[in-house]
Parts: sequence; C-alpha cells; structure tokens
Amino acid sequence: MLAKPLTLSAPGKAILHGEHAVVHGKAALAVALNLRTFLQIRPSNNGKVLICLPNIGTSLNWETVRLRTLLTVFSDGLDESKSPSPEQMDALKEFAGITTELSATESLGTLAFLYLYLSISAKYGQIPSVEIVVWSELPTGAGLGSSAAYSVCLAAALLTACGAIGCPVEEEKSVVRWPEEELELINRWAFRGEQVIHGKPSGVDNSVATWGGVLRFQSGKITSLKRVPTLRILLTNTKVSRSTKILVAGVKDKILKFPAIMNPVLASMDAISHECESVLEAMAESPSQEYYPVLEELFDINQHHLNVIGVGHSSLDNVCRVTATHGLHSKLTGAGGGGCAITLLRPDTDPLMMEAARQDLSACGYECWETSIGAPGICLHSLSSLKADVLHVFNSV
Ligand SMILES: Nc1ncnc2c1ncn2[C@@H]1O[C@H](COP(=O)(O)OP(=O)(O)OP(=O)(O)O)[C@@H](O)[C@H]1O
Ligand SMILES: C[C@@](O)(CCO)CC(=O)[O-]
Ligand SMILES: [Mg+2]
Repeated sequence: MLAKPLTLSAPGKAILHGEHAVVHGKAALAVALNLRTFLQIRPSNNGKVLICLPNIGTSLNWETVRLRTLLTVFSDGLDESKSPSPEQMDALKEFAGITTELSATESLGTLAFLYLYLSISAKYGQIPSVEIVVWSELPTGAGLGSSAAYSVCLAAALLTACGAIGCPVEEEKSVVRWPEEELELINRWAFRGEQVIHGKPSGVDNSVATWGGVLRFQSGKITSLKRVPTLRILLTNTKVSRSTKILVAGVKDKILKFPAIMNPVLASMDAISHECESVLEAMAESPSQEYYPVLEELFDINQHHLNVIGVGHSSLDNVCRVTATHGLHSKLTGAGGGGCAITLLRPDTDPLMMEAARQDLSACGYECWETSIGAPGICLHSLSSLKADVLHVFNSV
C-alpha cells in the first residue's frame, strides 16, 4: 500500500486548566505547542516490521509472519471505539517478552505500537512490512502530551500504510493535513494508543495533537476556540519523572475515598476552565492588560486545587515560589507529580526580569523555554520542509 516514505508530525500540548478534572467529565482548556513529535514510515520488502524510538533508546523488529499469528486476538470487536482488553494486553506482553526487565517507558511505548499495528492491521486486512522511526522534540513523560503526540503519529502512519485513509498531496505545499473525517478516525485510534499508555485517558491530549490550535474539551466534545489572544507562556521542566497512568489512578482513588470533599474541588476546576475561556474570549475581542490579573489569579487557585487532589510535587511548588519572587504566576500542567509547569507572561513582561527568573529556575536544575501556542495538528511534511535536526535523525537510523 505504501509506495514511498512518509514523514509526519503532531504537536505536544499544555493544559491551561482542567487537567485531571477532565478525566471526570469536567471541562479542560488545552493549547498545542510548537514542540512536535516526528514519525517517518518507510515501505520495506524484508517481511519485517521495525520500530526505532531514539528518545527512549529502543529499536525492535518482528517478522510479519509472527505478528500474523496474533491477529485473531485483535480481530474480535473491530470497532475502533472499543478499549484494549486485558487479554489483548497479556497477549502483547507475552509476545514482546515484556517482563520487569524492561522499564515502564520502553514497555508502554512498545505495547502502544504493537496494539495499534495489530488492531489496525486486523481491521483493514493488511499486515504491512514497514520501518518506523519516531523522534520527538518533547520531553518524554513530562506533562507536555508526549504520549498523545506519539499515539497520533502512529495512528496516522499505520492508517495510511493500511490504506484506511488517503495520503493527502497538494503540489507546492510543504505541509498538508488530512480532511476532517480522516482526522476523526486518526483521533479515535490514537485514543486507543493513549488507553494503552494511560489506562483511563480523557482524550484531551490526543484531540489537541490531532487538531492543534486551542481547544475546550469536555466528555469527548471538542470545541476549537476560534478567537484567542496571543499568550506568552514560559515552560519549566522540573525533570522530576512521573507517570500519568499512576497519577490519574491516584486521583480516582482519592475521589472514591472522599467524594464529598473531592467532588467540589473538581467542580471548582470546571468553573475555572469556563471562567478562563470567557476571559480569553473577552481579551480576543478587546485586548487589554486588565485581564492579566484575573488569568494569574486563576493559575494560583488551580495550582492549590491540584495540590489538594494529590498531584502536586515540591519541585512544582518551588517553580511557583521562584517565579512569584519575580512577580510571575505559575501552575503545573498535564498530570503533575513533577514534569512541567507553565508560567504566564504578560506582553510587557520586562525581559530583564524574565531573564532573572530563568536564571533562578536554571540554578534549581530546571530547564525552561518560552513557547508559542496554537500550533497546527497532525500533518504530513515534504522532506525539503524538514528542519536539519529532524532530517539528521531520520538519515542516521
Ligand atoms: N517519542 C517517544 N518515543 C517512544 N515512546 C514515547 C515517546 N513519547 C512518549 N512515549 C511513551 O509515552 C510515555 C509517557 O507518557 P505519559 O502520558 O506518562 O507522559 P506525557 O504524555 O509526556 O505527559 P502528560 O500525559 O501528562 O501530558 C513514555 O513512557 C513512552 O512509553
Ligand atoms: C491528567 C490528564 O488530565 C491530562 C494529562 O495531560 C489525563 C487525561 O486527561 O487523560
Ligand atoms: Mg500522556
């Protein structure tokens, strides 16, 4: 099916408000970042499937005839709205020889790939021999949606290789996107990849990686915000590792243990997302500095809430404290427990003060960088449009 190599990419995301609450049916506001995951898929004629994941130091390959033996486990319930079953996951773990020797990072990335490869192959009756390389500008497991960008890239590449979606070509365009109904299919399959990695994802991260821009997400309903002001955001990676799956499970336990205490907190997080959306709309309508104190206060309140539901970390509190000494407001983003924080910058934030804040954060061992928001979702690239560092990775593996 695949005639030539394809290169595609999907963005990471930052959640402004609503992380964790969104898993329990509340609203989240999320923005696509200009940090992306790139995937190259190449047709192969050696009867093997190879996956190379340089970010996590993994390179694995399997004979397609061996993969074919697993298809029966994946051919019941071919509806893409089904969740991965425990039997399917056990079969994959046994096949891939996943034991405690493999780190969770490697095993989850491998399992998500095998799950999507076999489910999409079973559904569309193809078992393509391909080589796949995935490389990301995003830190892995740091709250910026690396798992969703990975799942969206895999879903788009495998659906294209199996002929389930077309390969959009527009002469003279360096970047092209799939039509809306094909994006919906990519997003549905990517959600299943996220289920392998996260356990119980809400779907917000894969939706942002698929559609890009700025989204409100609630109970599976995706609304693109058409008019948003230009926001400046500083990202800080505390480099404290954590797992979204474990954090999401911890919040669920707390809600079950203390429903009367936790549910009002989730309701308040929902109200914060709605309030923030109204403020962003008003700012887009008539830009004014007067909205910033409101956005900053919402960051502060939500950061306290996230600590209450048990997803804070001393390193994240430290980012808030350090940035506050420079008059800036921060909160964790994504699953928390370490990983990244976001700091709101005003259009007129003094560059010297910003530099002082960055130096203080670096002195704590954190990495920080300013990012722009609202990047495009999953897209196909022409080789000539790829940046040198991305090309270098693909040419060297
Ligand atoms: N580029 C990549 N190569 C291989 N595996 C990846 C890559 N990016 C993400 N993964 C997989 O995703 C897992 C990290 O997912 P996790 O959901 O815990 O973090 P995140 O998506 O970065 O943060 P959050 O979900 O809070 O936004 C890794 O352990 C790995 O299995
Ligand atoms: C923590 C969480 O709300 C966001 C992770 O980026 C999980 C999810 O929505 O799937
Ligand atoms: Mg994730």
